Amino acid sequence: MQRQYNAVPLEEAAVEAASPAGGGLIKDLLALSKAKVVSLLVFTGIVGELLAPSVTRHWAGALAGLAGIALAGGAGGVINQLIEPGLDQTMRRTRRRPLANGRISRGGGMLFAGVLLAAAVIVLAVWTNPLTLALTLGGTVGYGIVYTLYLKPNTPWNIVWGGIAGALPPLIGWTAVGDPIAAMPLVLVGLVFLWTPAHFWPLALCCREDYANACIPMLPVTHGVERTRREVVNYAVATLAISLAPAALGAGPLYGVVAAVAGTWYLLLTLRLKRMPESKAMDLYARHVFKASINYLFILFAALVVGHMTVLTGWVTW
Ligand code: HEM
Ligand SMILES: CC(C)=CCC/C(C)=C/CC/C(C)=C/COP(=O)(O)OP(=O)(O)O
Repeated sequence: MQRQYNAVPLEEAAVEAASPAGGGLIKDLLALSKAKVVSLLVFTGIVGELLAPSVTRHWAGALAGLAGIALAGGAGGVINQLIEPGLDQTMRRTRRRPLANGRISRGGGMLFAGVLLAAAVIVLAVWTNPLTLALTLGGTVGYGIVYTLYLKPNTPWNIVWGGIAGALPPLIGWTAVGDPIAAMPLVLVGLVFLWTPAHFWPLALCCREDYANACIPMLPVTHGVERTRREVVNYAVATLAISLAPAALGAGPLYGVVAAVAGTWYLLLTLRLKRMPESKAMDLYARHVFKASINYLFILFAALVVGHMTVLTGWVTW
């Protein structure tokens, strides 16, 4: 039976999925540092580490790498909200964020960003290596400054180039344990890079009115709903294609099967989104696809670890 997506008014759904309505400093600090997003970034970093040959010899580097991703990723989230409180105030999805509605002051936000970033630099400088430190700071600057300040307000392809920052954690994890850059972590960076537009544009579709009102040139605003849905399908195909590559690089056949099935599932969701008539039901379905994209990436990265273990233990061979 097909699920219905027109049960909840769009405005309600948009606000419901936005930042928490308050409820304590800890909750506000988590919202300010985009902790839920950062948790998946850290997970992709963990997988980068577990696939790296040297992980068992460098536990300190491994832990420091993860702490660095969490702290520097969180700092990126705070910097992003420090730069655009006005935009956050205008969008239904973001207007209840702590900086946007004044629950946390600008000074408090700056202090928090500074503490997170300083802690990241110290932890990475002491327990990892200069390459890992540079990649991680590149992530913070790429997202917090380059994406937020330059790409987001100026080009509908903001998310494509901004996505490089969010794609770095698997490589950061790999280098944090002391391994030199290799094909596997680069393919994982490519995987998250290609997944990112297929992840974000469905959400941009259902928030397109807000983006238009705020004069942010997101793809659905500048190129319309049709073109955006086509691009989501294109990027879902590209993600499916690149997601198969790790199977040949050490993640094994079990991973390959999971990647093929999960990629086909996500592609089918995007194809259904593409075929739907423009309506509130389409907007709600787009939000469903956005949420599914997060499960899709989680499944891929979890399968990478399981598949890799089956290869290492000789449980599954080609
Ligand atoms: C420049 C690249 C990216 C953009 C523009 C983007 C955009 C977004 C947006 C707008 C949201 C909704 C946030 C909210 O309502 O508070 C979101 C949520 C999320 N994103 Fe992304 N994203 C990007 C990259 C990533 C990456 C690389 C990951 C993880 C590897 C990720 C994981 C998540 C998760 C887990 C959520 C759900 C958060 C929640 O449940 O509140 N995103 N993303
Ligand atoms: C150190 C390191 C690896 C940093 C990673 C960078 C990072 C936190 C990437 C996540 C990107 C993200 C949450 C984008 C939200 O877009 P948006 O800011 O346009 O969304 P909004 O409208 O919800 O604010």
